[in-house]
Amino acid sequence: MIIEAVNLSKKYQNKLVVDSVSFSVEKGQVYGFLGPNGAGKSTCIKMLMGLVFPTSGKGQVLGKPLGDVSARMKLGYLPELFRYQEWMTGEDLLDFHSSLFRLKPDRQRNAGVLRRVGLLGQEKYKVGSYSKGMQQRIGLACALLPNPELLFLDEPTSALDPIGRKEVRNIILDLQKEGTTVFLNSHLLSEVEAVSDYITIINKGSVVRSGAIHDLLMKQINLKVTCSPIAEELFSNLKQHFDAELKPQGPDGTLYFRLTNTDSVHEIASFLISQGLELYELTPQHETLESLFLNAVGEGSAT
Ligand SMILES: Nc1ncnc2c1ncn2[C@@H]1O[C@H](COP(=O)(O)OP(=O)(O)OP(=O)(O)O)[C@@H](O)[C@H]1O
Repeated sequence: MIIEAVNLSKKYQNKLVVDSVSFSVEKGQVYGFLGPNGAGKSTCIKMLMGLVFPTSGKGQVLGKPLGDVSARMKLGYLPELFRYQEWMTGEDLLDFHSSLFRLKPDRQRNAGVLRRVGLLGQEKYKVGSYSKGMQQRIGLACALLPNPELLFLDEPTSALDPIGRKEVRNIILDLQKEGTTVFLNSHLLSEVEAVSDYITIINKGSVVRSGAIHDLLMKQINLKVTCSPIAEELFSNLKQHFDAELKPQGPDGTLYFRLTNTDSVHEIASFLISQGLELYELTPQHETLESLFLNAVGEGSAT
């Protein structure tokens, strides 16, 4: 087990901002950690990194208790609010971060991480002259210096354009192939969906969904049906008969069933036809991470 969080809680000035959060991450996973603004994600990451102490609960990272220095030497961390020393060149910054990992400056190592993040050749320039996207890339390069077993990425693509985002996605997938475990906190759900194997969603400090992303998305099916107009009485019969969440039929004849499996799809089709309706379309759609997320946290619940 690479990360184990057991009932982690954190209070700031008597305000409970993380409430008994538990989850575990296995080696080689890309683990998505999601939640609306203020949900407590960064606080959880900081507790796992040993940067803040939990008020209660415990955890392990790389087999060591939270905050253990030997485990921290094998962690890479790209913080959400990165601000690097503007007067240093890219190379100076890498050397400085190497020294924080108790590593000697090494041009070859630097070249390796610079190449990986697409900054090779830019290391002689001052960080202050870098664009925001380049600063985020050099931050990622710093996080990669110790060849980490576990990489924490807190909003790694917030400053990047779509091409940069795709590049970071590929970096994450390459690292995974090399056996690195990646803990990814991002608001970009399509990005998380594209790279993560497992996710945990937290809301208001508590876990609201957790599991293999594939299983979570397969649990819920939205069935899109387009048919001739349905009378009110038949609509309520449908709801009762199939015990499904059902949105009112739209003016274009569409209605959506939320089902927990596809077993009842053909029954719905037969039922509608038996009621004399004309059926134009019947399409089961698996949930997207965005709809799963919005259902889990309730739209508009961000603080
Ligand atoms: N040092 C602190 N002192 C007091 N309150 C804090 C501190 N750090 C975080 N908080 C509060 O804890 C709550 C959770 O914050 P946190 O930064 O962990 O959320 P988050 O999920 O990472 O949010 P975002 O997505 O906006 O970055 C917020 O209400 C925040 O104001």
